[in-house]
Amino acid sequence: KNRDYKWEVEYMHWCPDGVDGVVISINGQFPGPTIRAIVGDTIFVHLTNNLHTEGLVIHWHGISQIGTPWADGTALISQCPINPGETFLYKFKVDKAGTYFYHGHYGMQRSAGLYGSLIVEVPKDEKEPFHYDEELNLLLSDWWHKSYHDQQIDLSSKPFRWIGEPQTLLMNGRGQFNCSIAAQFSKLHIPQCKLRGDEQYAPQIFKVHPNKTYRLRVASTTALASLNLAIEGHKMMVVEADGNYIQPFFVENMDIYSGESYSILFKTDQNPSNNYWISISVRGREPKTPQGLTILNYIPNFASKIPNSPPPLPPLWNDYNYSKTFSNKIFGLMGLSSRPPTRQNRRILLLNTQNRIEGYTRWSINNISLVFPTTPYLGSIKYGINNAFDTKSPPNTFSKNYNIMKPPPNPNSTYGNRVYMLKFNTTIDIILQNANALGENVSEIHPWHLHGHNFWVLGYGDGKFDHKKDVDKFNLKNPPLRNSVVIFPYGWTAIRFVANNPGVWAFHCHIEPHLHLGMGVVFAEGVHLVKNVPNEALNCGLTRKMFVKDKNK
Ligand SMILES: O=C1O[C@H]([C@@H](O)CO)C(O)=C1O
Repeated sequence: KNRDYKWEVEYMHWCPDGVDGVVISINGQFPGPTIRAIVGDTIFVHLTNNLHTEGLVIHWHGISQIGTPWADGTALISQCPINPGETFLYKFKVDKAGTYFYHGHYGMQRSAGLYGSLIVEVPKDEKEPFHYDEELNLLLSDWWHKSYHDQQIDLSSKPFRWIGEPQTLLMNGRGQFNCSIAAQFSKLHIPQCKLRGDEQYAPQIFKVHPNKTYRLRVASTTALASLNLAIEGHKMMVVEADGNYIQPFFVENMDIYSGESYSILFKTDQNPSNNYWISISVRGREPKTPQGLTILNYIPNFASKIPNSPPPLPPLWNDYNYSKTFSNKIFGLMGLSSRPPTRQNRRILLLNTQNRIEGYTRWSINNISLVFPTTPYLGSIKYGINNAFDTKSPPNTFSKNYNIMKPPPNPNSTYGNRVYMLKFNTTIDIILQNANALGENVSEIHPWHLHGHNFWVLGYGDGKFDHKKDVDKFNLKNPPLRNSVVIFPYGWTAIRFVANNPGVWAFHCHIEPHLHLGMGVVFAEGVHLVKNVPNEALNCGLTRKMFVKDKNK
């Protein structure tokens, strides 16, 4: 089935947390409209840019874009930014059931609220490996009172100004800054929210019937925050990660990093005369942002009935062992999940460091801080335009002697836009190596996201990756397939994927300011096999000139 959408993107006054602000809206909505489709459908989004003075793209996070790499929505990788006033047609097939989302992928427009949910259902006659009665959807994000333009300027300034922690955590675009819906339980002097329910910042109440099984789809499109999600008094069974079935397991609460999505099942088996909290709390960074809250409302109780107990207490923000325990519980579903090839053809080690370039603060991978060229790679590689970017190979690894426990001894780095050219259909291992940032004793969480592929998570480890010992510990039996994975402070994460999707694909930290500061790399594979790239996707930089010349011939 074809699903056709007409989307107009524009700035809009909105009040996501009780403080007046401005969001990037789609068809007057924030978050943008939810796309619901069935496996095999083709999605057509006619996207009109009404931002007047800036470009725009939308990335369909988790969709592989097989045969349509030009529709991946990554500015200057897969396409030119869509100019103000112009309409671009995204056309792609959704080939895998799951919980996904979409978001801006140009500058920091995601931080401005350019996002929404994308849900792909199994065909009616197909069964999923679990049962549920009804479904709920929860899109998580974080919100700043400073405009995203100001944030970009802060990050790109000399001296660097960090954007700091978000003011508010949002659930389906709603949060509360100046009041709390749980004030009576709080020791802070924050007033109880007086809400009618129709305010833009009133929490979206999750209405449930007693004694049923619910599937909660949850995705995080935060610009920065790692989160811990809990449903007071309800055990959660985790069954899906990034659109892939996993071996079900039970938890009291779960971590979710930016770029990840999950499905969890829970039973409404608690005392039906009460309502319960649904909470999200910051993990991995010293929280300066209040917990995000809404109500699980057992019908027929009033939605305004405050739960009997305080909101769930999250694990300590820096209890990384707690987070690792959760990540290490995720396995592919035996029998249903694919297994990785047993051998890799190429192993790439990527060291992330915080650096300085001429006084600017940046992030680098193997000492190169990513900046995008002015011609999208997809066009310059397909048409062999060699002066569009630095065609030297980026480094396959980093110095053996690098001490990941200390700030970089020589913090100077360089800008670069090189591409890892992957041989088509080969198996690639990536070892993501975390390290100390510029400050002493600082190493942060970085959730990495790969475009165009799912990868198997072969393992996590502490300290520096050791070829001799750590390779033997890789899980090749039942590793989970994912499109996003976290690296823990001072640790490494190993993934494996097959470079079998012709196109050019970003692989980057999903913390938006970190990508903005250079924390990413670009992969290209089988680009000569890419067909039917619409001219509009490449109507900028050196490819624009090429099309103009063609027309004159
Ligand atoms: O990129 C970052 O910069 C700051 C800090 O390292 C420097 O102020 C921070 O917490 C980040 O995640």
